[in-house]
Amino acid sequence: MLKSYGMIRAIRGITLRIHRGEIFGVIGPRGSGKTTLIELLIGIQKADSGQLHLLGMDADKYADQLKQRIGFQLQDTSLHDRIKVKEVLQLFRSYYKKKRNLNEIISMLALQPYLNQYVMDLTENWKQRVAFALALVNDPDIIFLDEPSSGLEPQAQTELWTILKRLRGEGKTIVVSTSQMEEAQQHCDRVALIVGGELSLCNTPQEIKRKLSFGINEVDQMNLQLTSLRWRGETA
Ligand SMILES: Nc1ncnc2c1ncn2[C@@H]1O[C@H](COP(=O)(O)OP(=O)(O)OP(=O)(O)O)[C@@H](O)[C@H]1O
Repeated sequence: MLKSYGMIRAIRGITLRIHRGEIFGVIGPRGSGKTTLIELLIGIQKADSGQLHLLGMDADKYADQLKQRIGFQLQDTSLHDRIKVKEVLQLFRSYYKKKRNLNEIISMLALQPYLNQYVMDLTENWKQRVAFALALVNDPDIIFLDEPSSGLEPQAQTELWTILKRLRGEGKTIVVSTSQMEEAQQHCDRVALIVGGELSLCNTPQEIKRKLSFGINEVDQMNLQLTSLRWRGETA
């Protein structure tokens, strides 16, 4: 897929295959194109060219059917402030034909104490938790999450990954972006490394770690190493 915003070439030709039932990480430095890629996969952005198949279906042709079968949490939760948690969950759930049991979602995400609170009274952590719950109301086959752990406290991050692994255990496919290499290495089955809108590497975290032998999270180092790998023709 290719995607530009005016003169900015955000996605410069990425080809990917994501396997059913895996936690697939999209990792890269700030501004590398992670959000754009996730938004293209969800259908919020339209690619300038390229093809997308989700769940074996052409994403253009079967957009309506696919909307029912995917869930997503974007970086900006943009939930309406003056609605209670319980109400927003019920509202979003009403949009879908297939529905996951709400009590089960509430229990999985420990939302019970917050159900009667207004969104505006929640901390950022809990707003994100509600946004995550909304991504699950239709019991989706694929769940897309754009930097869900960003800004979360360590305990909340651990809980998030525990829940994602539980969902993987149910056979769900999870596509999750992060700018933290360490996080991707610890939790993802496979990782796509995006730099400057290009796919630099796509492999297991172990293999990526082997190829990039630097202290993780050192983005400048990562760019340097990727450049040298590219010279040696070793990138994806
Ligand atoms: N709506 C937009 N209009 C113009 N340029 C955009 C728009 N959205 C993103 N960009 C640009 O496209 C490039 C990729 O941005 P994108 O948000 O996809 O990257 P990212 O890896 O998700 O970054 P971050 O980690 O900061 O969220 C950047 O140069 C960004 O400035």
